[in-house]
Amino acid sequence: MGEKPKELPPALPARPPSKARLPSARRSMPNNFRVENAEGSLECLPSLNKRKEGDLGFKAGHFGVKKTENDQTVESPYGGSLEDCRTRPEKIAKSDCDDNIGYFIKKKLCVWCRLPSGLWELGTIQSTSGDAALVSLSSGNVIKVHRVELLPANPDVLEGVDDLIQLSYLNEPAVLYNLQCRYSQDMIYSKAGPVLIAINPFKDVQIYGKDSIRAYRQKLTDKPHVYAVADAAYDEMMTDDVNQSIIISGESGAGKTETAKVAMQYLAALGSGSCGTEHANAILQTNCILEAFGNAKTSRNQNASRFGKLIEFHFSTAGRICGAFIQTCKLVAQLENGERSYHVFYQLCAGAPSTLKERLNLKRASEYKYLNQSDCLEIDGVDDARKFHILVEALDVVHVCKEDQEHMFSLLAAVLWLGNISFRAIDNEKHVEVLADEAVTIAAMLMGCSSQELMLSLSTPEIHGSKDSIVKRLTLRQAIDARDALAKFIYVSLFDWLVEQINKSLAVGKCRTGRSISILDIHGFESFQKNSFEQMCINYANERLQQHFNRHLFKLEQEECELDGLDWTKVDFQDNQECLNLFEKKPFGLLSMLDEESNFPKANDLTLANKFKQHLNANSCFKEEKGSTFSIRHHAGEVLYDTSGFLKKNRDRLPSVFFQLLSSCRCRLLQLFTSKELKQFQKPENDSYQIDALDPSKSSAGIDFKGQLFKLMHQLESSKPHFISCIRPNSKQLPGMYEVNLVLQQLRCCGVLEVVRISRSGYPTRMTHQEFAGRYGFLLLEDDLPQDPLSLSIAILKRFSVLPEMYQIGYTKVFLRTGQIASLEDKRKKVLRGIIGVQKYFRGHRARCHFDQLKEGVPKIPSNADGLGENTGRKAGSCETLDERQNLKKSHPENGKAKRKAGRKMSEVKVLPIKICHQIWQSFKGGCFRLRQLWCGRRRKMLNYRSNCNNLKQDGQNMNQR
Ligand SMILES: Nc1ncnc2c1ncn2[C@@H]1O[C@H](COP(=O)(O)OP(=O)(O)OP(=O)(O)O)[C@@H](O)[C@H]1O
Repeated sequence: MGEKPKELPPALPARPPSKARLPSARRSMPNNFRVENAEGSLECLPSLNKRKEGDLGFKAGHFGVKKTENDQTVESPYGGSLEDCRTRPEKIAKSDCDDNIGYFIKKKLCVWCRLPSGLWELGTIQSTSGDAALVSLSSGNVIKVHRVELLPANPDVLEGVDDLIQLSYLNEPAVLYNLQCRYSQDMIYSKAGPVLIAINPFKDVQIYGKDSIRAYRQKLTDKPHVYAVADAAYDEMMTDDVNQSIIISGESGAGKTETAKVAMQYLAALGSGSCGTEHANAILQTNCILEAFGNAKTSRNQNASRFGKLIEFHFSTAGRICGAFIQTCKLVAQLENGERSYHVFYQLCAGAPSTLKERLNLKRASEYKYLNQSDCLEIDGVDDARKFHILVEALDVVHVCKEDQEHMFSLLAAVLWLGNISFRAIDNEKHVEVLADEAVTIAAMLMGCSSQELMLSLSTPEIHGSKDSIVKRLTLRQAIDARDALAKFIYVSLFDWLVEQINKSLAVGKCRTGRSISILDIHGFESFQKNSFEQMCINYANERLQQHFNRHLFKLEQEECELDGLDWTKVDFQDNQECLNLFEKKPFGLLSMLDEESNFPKANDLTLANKFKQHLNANSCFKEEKGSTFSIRHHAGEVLYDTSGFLKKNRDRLPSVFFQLLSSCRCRLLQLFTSKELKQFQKPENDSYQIDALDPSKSSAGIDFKGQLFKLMHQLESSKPHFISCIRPNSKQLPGMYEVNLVLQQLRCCGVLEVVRISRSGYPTRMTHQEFAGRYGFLLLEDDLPQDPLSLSIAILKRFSVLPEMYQIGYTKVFLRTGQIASLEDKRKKVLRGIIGVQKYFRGHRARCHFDQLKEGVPKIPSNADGLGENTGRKAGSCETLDERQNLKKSHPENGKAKRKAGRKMSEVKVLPIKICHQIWQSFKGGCFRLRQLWCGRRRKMLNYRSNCNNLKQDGQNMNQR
């Protein structure tokens, strides 16, 4: 029962229930502001949805091909916005579009031609005959192709544009070429409307660092960059008070982790200052700790993340970092699968000081079975020993004390020694016992137990029946599995504990404002020759992330337009819901069935595969394969999985005998891990930790993974997302290499073309009529302004001559095209500046007058502040208030002078009420200060007048207290 919410996907943000929500404001619209005007004028908008088929020469982006519904907006050079019109080359004026191919031939314009190899090459059309065209390619060859193989190329002036939105012809080769062109010049970042595309350079590019950060912060550049994304998130958080998230997606090796680090670097620089600097530094240091423990080398990436993470940066009201929180998504096993294991093992073996090595009985990495199974012990260009020192420094920064560090390293060494424990057959049934060698002795010593206890636990686990415990020997396979399960439990618990320590050290504390920016970096999509349970989990997480991307950039965007009654044509996109159903459906989804089989004693990996095949064939994303294999058609490509090991990995249960062993160990951390694990699974009414008492559904790796993933997604749902799509340009991890097909496949996966299409025809800025009228309404000077927000919004748009094709009025919101809000903001700023200027002069004038009055009214300033309170109240009857004196001065100026003179006597001051004395004293002191400034000619400092006065006021109060 309690599990139920866990099974639900993240909730959709609240949406209005129906379309029929015409606000009353619309009815009460004044005569002079016609909605029809705004909407009607959209008729003349070169809007994609309104354009009749054939209006444009390029149909579906090809010459002379019937446009499909999906492609209605596809390859049009006319995005519908004026900006597009501005960048639209002269050659594609509407009159020329009637016979495009003829036009392209006549003007000798370039086209993209798809070669039989599937690659695209530039060329010019020489002639046509029927559906065939003769094309002269840039390579010098002339080939005959079908018209459908031709796509219009963009003019040179659009080569390498920053934002794909600016392309006149939006088609795959145009996008690919544009990105390639930029990539070859080390411009690794480009924009696809609201999405930043980051192509992994696989080398150092000189676009980071303090100067660059300053340039983006001061808005001196608007080139696409991660800094620009982080800057926008920061600004939006500060101005709108809405939490933000930066969501980084891409395949394994595409550069997500590096991109996340760049974004973190920017936020850290922005949020530094006062105590923020310490926090910022500590947050940055967490990268090397988490990478050491959570990353490993795979064939795709030398530094592949084996876990997902969401880092929340918390900010104070002043915009300083006041803490952070890291959430992780399950670490995938990398101990016994033959790949290079987690970096930290190699770093420890290479970099531990000799005394530590001695204490841990450490040997070289090559001597440990968990490390020497793969061919790779070292990574080119990576100095593990140096990394170890950096790791220790980072642990110090996040306040992991030396004692805990020693415990951590002991447990890491224990894991390595556990892997070296071997077994000997003792009977014909291949039952085994543990070989009593140095591995078991040292492992036991590091864990803080006796080797006898460890040996016993490793070969004779108890199986708890309903009444009696049966003791039996394990077979070799079972013993190895038990040993690996123990090692994995220790490592995973250590990782979780470390994240906990980091979170404690970065804790936000009391200054929590609720303002945060989260950065999501999860393990990227993986497809190897052999894919197992880990890959399935990772790829499932990527499907979920893709769904989030789709929801925000396609579904919600379009849904909002529809609900608000906008004139809108849907852009189709590749929805991955079917694939998610394949994983999440109950009872016949991959995860549910996997769980069911895991709880069935007689099930094995083959029966699992058969079960999948029996129930999932109807899902179009599932493909049946031979034996224990099956394929899934992921959004990022088809992956072949082998169910071998699925059940064992999913069960993820530590045999009960190990709980007994671990809780009796002297190592404090091991006791802690065990008690936590027991607490998690214990039923409240049951004090024992017998395996029967464990809720099996809670202890499955698949369900845990799903739960953690949903938690992350829920968190993301409550923030404004900023997307970064990372692209892996080649499979060799080399700089300067751009594999067109690989890039194209990734661009397709992340729906870049569709995002650009939506952005071109869309209205990225949306504000409710209330917000819009509230923000810009004061710019209108007219007396008879409409009162309702909708009419006021229209009045504003009209007053500032926003072209009708640049906005749409919805039932509840104003929708504006790119660039429109900036010009309105500009006007708002100018007017505000003017208002502030007037206020400044007025306030200055008033302060001067006040000061003059006070100056004239103060008879004498005591040289000794103590004198102020002296004898207060004496001669109270003769006391004159300040006002009285001022009035007197006004009516009899000469009298005032006389008073002033007289006032120089100390006795007169004393009779003033103490409050007024202070007021005068403060003002006079402030005034003197100001006069001195004037005399010195330092006019600029005058602007600090108010703050100085405050300081003086404080001085006055202090004096009073004294
Ligand atoms: N901006 C960059 N500048 C220089 N090198 C980069 C950049 N981005 C990525 N790289 C290189 O690419 C490698 C892989 O990047 P990264 O580890 O960030 O990929 P990933 O997408 O996080 O992969 P995974 O999903 O497997 O963790 C890095 O180790 C680094 O060498």
